[in-house]
Amino acid sequence: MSRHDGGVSRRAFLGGTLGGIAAGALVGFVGADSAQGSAPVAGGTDPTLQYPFYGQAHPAGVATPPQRHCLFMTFDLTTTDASALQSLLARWSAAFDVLMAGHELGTADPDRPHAVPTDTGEATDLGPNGLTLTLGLGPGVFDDRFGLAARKPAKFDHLPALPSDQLQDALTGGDLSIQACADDPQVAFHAVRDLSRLARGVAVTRWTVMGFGRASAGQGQTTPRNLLGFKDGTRNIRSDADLGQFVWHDGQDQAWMKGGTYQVARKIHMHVENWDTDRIEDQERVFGRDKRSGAPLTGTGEFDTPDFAKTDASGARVIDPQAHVALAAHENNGGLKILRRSYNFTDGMDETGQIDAGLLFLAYMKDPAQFVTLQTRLGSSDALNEYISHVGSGVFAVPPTPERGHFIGEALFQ
Ligand SMILES: C=CC1=C(C)c2cc3[nH]c(cc4nc(cc5[nH]c(cc1n2)c(C)c5CCC(=O)O)C(CCC(=O)O)=C4C)c(C)c3C=C
Ligand SMILES: [Fe+2]
Repeated sequence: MSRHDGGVSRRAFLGGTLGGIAAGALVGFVGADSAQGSAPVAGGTDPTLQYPFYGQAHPAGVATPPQRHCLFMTFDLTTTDASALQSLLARWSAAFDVLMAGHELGTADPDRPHAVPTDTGEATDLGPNGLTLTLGLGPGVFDDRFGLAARKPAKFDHLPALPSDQLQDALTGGDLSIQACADDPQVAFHAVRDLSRLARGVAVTRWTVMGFGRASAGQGQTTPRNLLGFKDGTRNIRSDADLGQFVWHDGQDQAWMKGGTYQVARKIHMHVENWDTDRIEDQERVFGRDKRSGAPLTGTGEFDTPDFAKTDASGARVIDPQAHVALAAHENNGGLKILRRSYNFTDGMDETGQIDAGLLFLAYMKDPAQFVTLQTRLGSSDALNEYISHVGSGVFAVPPTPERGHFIGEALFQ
């Protein structure tokens, strides 16, 4: 018996049929013209802000101005069946399109009283809120389980052990990652929750971080602050030229990655109680920047270019050579840049009663070696190391966005 009249259910398209069919069948639901909101920039308060999924030059959630919240989740595949992986990627692709448009996945309120809702319902009526969904494939996808070893990009592998690493196994690795960012945390949560439901029997959650308060800036955005109180993202990549040079994969070596990128995720714990007892002069030395204005210690304005050679009356460098920005700056790393897209996080209190909080460091680059080079340097000598511990880690290949009717990573299986 029907409890409603009219209305079209999207459930049938997401119910677990072969994913390729599911992806194609969704055409027409969201509409090919699910246009990108123009005026508002993510990180604002417009619930109708919507980004398109299909047919974009690059995956959403990378150069997209960072939204206010981010739920990052990694998964381990429990199947060794390549067609089951293919089907999951197809189901997720179709679902990405529906969720980013702000729709339910199927229905939260089925017509038939004995039917189980296909959407969990907590984002109904909230709007898309600038939701972007970004899928990553871990190096394990290219091991001997799925017959994809020949498709593994030469530059792509598990990250090596890096200086100062304190990684926990339970917070490290993963075959797949989903980065769900939105200006409403409930929209991001809902997306990951319902995507996890679609993965049942194929993949299980490995580690997850709920990020709040963006700690990076994109085009058109003011610079936010991290949980140590400093402006974070001042010298982030913003221009299309830098994105082309440092972030987007050119398809050489593996054509299926053209237009995609690599994602590095680090869960970085901050020892905030120690930091909070440090005097301001030292806090500013650690970063090489003024806490209130964000200006480099050699300048007066936030966007002034740091002068790493400048010395004071005693001959000492004004910006400590071991300051975070001195070690990370492109001027001191052969021109190397990465796109940072980090978020603050808290897990409440730890077992000793201290605040458990830090930075969900997310970064994008065309070669994971860019991160390895920077973190090798930072992990060895960064003055910030006294106040942080890298406890979680993952590296993922982010394939380009498919055209409508296709799914993420489809080229891998051809
Ligand atoms: C390996 C790369 C990086 C890690 C890991 C990292 C951790 C980390 N960073 C901050 C806070 C700030 N970082 C800032 C600048 C900055 N950081 C990196 C790289 C990593 N940071 C780069 C490449 C840069 C740009 C350097 C430059 O060109 O000057 C800043 C300054 C403001 C800014 O430009 O964004 C802050 C503040 C924390 C707290 C942290 C780990 C918890
Ligand atoms: Fe940094």
